[in-house]
Amino acid sequence: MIIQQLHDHRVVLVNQDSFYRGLTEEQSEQVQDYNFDHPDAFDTDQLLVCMGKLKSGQSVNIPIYDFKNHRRCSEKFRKVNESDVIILEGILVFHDQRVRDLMDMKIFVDTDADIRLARRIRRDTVERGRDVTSVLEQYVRFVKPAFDAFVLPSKKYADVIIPKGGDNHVAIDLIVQHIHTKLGQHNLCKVYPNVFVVHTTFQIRGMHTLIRDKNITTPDFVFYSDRLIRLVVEHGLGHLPFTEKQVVTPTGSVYMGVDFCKKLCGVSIVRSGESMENALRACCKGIKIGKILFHRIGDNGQQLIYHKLPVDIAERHVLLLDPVLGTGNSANQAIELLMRKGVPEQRIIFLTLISAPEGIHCVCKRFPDLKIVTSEIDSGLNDEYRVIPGLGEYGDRYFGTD
Ligand SMILES: Nc1nc2c(ncn2[C@@H]2O[C@H](COP(=O)(O)OP(=O)(O)OP(=O)(O)O)[C@@H](O)[C@H]2O)c(=O)[nH]1
Ligand SMILES: O=P(O)(O)OC[C@H]1O[C@H](OP(=O)(O)OP(=O)(O)O)[C@H](O)[C@@H]1O
Repeated sequence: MIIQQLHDHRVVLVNQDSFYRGLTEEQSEQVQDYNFDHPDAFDTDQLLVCMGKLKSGQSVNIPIYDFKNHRRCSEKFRKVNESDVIILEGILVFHDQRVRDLMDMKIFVDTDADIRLARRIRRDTVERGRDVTSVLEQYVRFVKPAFDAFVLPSKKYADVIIPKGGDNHVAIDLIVQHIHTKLGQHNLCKVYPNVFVVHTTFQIRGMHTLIRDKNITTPDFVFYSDRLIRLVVEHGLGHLPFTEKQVVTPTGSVYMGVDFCKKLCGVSIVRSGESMENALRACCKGIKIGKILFHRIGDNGQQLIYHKLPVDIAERHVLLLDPVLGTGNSANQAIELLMRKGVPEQRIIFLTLISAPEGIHCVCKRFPDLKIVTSEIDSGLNDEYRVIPGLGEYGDRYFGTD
């Protein structure tokens, strides 16, 4: 059902059963004594190699196991291609920590013991050529004890426990929704958990289309940049800490709410960063805003020309404003200055309209605890260190000096 609902993505299914070790001649003769429900029955090392390759974007050959004669088909494999989503299913997939560590989401399907047994009898008699007596004997001797010893204890590792299995439409919708969200996130957000891209809509794409168009008029450029900046600012404010607060509504009832973070300020990197000040003031009445001005010397070095910051900035959360993150040099210098003034890295939120991946790498590697909020991540930088596709000289376009 999860695969069906993810129809617009590449999804592959890998069964732990494929990694059953084939039985030797001797073991085959005494098959009734073989414990197929013990973790040792699986070649977990081989499973790890295959899953590791798939995760790194390579296709793999998965063994084919024949349940009727308990052997692997030696010459045949199932080719599994690289994919967006890899589902690994099996009764003991949470047993080995190395396998668990590969997983982004662990789901335990909780099913009633009666139903489990009924399904097993039907499956083993219809699909695997066994008789009911041998199925029941195996169940009592191996299956149930192994369930109690290995499967049930592994439930504690699950992120999600689904009662009712496939009939639980709400749980399946939630899981699919979660996978969609993860797939929608830009890869850089997965690498750097402190990078946040404003959730995109066609409305946002439309505004970006306008401000990136080289033929747009200055008033329109300013108008749509302002609207986008407002969204970035609101998103950035959402990352500030809050305290709980209760108010009494006109109906006399209590509303359990939250109170905004009090000690904050803005800092704009002159000149483009100043274009973001109005949006910040519109959201945070009377907020103090400091300024930093660098002089660009070539594209490598920068010289600090001017700064004026709130005197008590070390006690505040800082919203650092600059609409373009290119190489990251300007941002890094500004962040260094703020830290020299006593602002802890984790209290800085860098707000920007567009970012180049190079700039994100440069800032996030150096300041892993700082947060970056951007409305779009572009493709990269050109030979002149300008963001591509980008939007040209932002400051000149916004302030009409182009
Ligand atoms: N975090 C946050 N604060 C908001 C928002 N909207 C309004 N504010 C207010 O903006 C204020 C931040 O501005 P400041 O000027 O730093 O607050 P202040 O308490 O007046 O302190 P001073 O800087 O000393 O004047 C917070 O106290 C909030 O009450 C919002 O969406 N998020
Ligand atoms: O990440 P970086 O490679 O440092 O590039 C980004 C910087 O470049 C732009 O400013 P610019 O120097 O064009 O000045 P301006 O703000 O006066 O237009 C932008 O506003 C950033 O400050």
